[in-house]
Amino acid sequence: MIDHKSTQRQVDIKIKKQEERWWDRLTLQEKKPLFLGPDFDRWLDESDAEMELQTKEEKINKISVESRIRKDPYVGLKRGYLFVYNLVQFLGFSWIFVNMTVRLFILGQDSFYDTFHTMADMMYFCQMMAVFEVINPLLGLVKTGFVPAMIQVSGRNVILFVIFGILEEMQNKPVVFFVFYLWSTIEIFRYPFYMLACIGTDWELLTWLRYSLWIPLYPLGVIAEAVALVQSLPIFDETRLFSLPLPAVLGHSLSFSYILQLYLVIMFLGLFFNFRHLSKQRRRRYRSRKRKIH
Ligand SMILES: CCCCCCCCCCCCC[C@@H](O)CC(=O)SCCNC(=O)CCNC(=O)[C@H](O)C(C)(C)COP(=O)(O)OP(=O)(O)OC[C@H]1O[C@@H](n2cnc3c(N)ncnc32)[C@H](O)[C@@H]1OP(=O)(O)O
Repeated sequence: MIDHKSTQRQVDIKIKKQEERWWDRLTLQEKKPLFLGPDFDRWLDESDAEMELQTKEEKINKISVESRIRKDPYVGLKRGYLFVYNLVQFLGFSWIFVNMTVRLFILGQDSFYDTFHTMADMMYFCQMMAVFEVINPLLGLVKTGFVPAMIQVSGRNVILFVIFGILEEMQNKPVVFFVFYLWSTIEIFRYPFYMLACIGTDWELLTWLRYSLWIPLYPLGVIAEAVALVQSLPIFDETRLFSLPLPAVLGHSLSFSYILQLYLVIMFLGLFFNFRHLSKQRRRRYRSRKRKIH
């Protein structure tokens, strides 16, 4: 016995173990006397100890990450830049989404046919800005992989600038509506999620939407883009726009539509690659959250 204290209700006895190991019971005999009981406020078993160890490890990791972050003198500037970038993109895509939704309610199906003329300028702006999504990981500003970002940005820009932007015949087709609507639906959740990440916070519902909405939206988006591409093929065949000159023995020229058909295959490979990337991000996010909750 190393210490004891008597109160009106009980006698508290502190004893020190000779050897540091887990005890199966308090007394030598199996049945413990009724008057004897452990202090459950101080009770620890193997799983509690493991948790304590884990919490300590997490604290140490946090401190080391924080000290590394503190060493970077530009961290505030970087966060500020990312916050503004995400805010601008959020406002741009929200403008597109809200406008398209309102027009759909007012004009019904008629709104499908002039989506391009009403939304293109803002979409051009947002998608040109999206080039920073490729630059940011290159500069080490965000943890996004360069390849997934490149696939995403260039995939969309081919559709926007080449198929819709250059071919006037495509601009009043309903497919533009579906492509723009699917793109903007994900972005009105993704950018606010990043904005919150910049200020070190997150909302559970927003995080869930960011890491779940892509599951139906990504394949639908690629299907809509593929439809646009297929619809553009006869236009390229007819106009011979961007066709590649060939030697006389091989014919006059190779229609750009053949290149687009090859691109169609690449598009589905891109879908597969990014789908896998986003699944990994989702698993990583929810695995690390579960660990935090335990
Ligand atoms: C001419 C040659 C062309 C060759 C290419 C051809 C390929 C063609 C393929 C075309 C397929 C594209 C189809 C597509 O256009 C269809 C659609 O978009 S449909 C609509 C649905 N779409 C989506 O859901 C995709 C949305 N996009 C994305 O999610 C991203 O762009 C993507 C790069 C795909 C993945 O994102 P990311 O890797 O960034 O995941 P995380 O969100 O988990 O971010 C990782 C961590 O980095 C932090 N981060 C990232 N960006 C920011 C930022 N801007 N500000 C602040 N922080 C940022 C983020 O918080 C994460 O940090 P932590 O891990 O600490 O949480």
